[in-house]
Amino acid sequence: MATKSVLVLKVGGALLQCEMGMARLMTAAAEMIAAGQQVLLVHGGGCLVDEQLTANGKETVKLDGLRVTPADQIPIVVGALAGTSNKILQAAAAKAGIVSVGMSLGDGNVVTAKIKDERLGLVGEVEPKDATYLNFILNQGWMPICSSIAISSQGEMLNVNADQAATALAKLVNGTLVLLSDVSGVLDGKGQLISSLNKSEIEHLVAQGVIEKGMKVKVEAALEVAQWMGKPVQVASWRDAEQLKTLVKGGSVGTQIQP
Ligand SMILES: Nc1ncnc2c1ncn2[C@@H]1O[C@H](COP(=O)(O)OP(=O)(O)O)[C@@H](O)[C@H]1O
Ligand SMILES: CC(=O)N[C@@H](CCC(=O)OP(=O)(O)O)C(=O)O
Repeated sequence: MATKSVLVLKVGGALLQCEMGMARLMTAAAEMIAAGQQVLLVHGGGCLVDEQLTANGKETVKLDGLRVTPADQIPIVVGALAGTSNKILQAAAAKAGIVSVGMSLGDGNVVTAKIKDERLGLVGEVEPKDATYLNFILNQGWMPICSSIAISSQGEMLNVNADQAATALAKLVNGTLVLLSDVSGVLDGKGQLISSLNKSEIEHLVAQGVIEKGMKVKVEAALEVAQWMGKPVQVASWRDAEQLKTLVKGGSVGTQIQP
């Protein structure tokens, strides 16, 4: 059994298009697991969804950073996230010697899911439910790799933003959440990394339009978990080898979102 809390690492879709980035991340995860740290990987894949929608002649519409998901797009979205993206990451994990279990939010009773907002179509909102399945996997020294496809009690397949998926799972396992994106953290209006942000500073930067789109969703998800846990949540980059090394040592990287 690990002594430290579960590390919940969320990675954005751009990672899946970067062999080197995936190899570095999985090497870091393998080192942590070997040292007894339990790691749960949650992933997005927005750019793969975009590609697949375009290839199938479908339009991409986003509202406040969330993809409007009509029923006719669900097979493509589910295929790209729970299928291709999940298996690309499992393949990279295998190469680094990690035993992984590919899963989705719909597995093992981990969350409850419902439609978030009718205007978004089949987009889900999830709440933590039962940690038994995840803890079973983690206690074997295996790494769950979870996509953000959920299933409602009505039997609908729902598309959940992956930062919000990671939020629910971090709460479920009472873990330490790190949101890894393709940028080094939250950047100010001049493109400089902001080392720490609290609620009112976030609100100010959102109102100014400095934090927008996917980063707005991410920072709000981070703030929710920070407040829930009473400890900071980190927004950092999977691209940055130094940040990953610091993370392996248990240090702080990127932007600290304060409770
Ligand atoms: N203030 C900001 N700082 C950093 N990135 C920002 C900011 N505002 C908007 N963004 C955008 O948010 C993106 C990260 O969100 P998103 O694309 O959803 O990432 P991911 O796929 O990793 O979850 C950045 O690549 C950038 O284009
Ligand atoms: C509802 C919603 O927006 N779902 C996201 C799920 C994937 C995701 O969040 O991917 P990233 O982490 O790469 O952004 C989408 O369809 O793009």
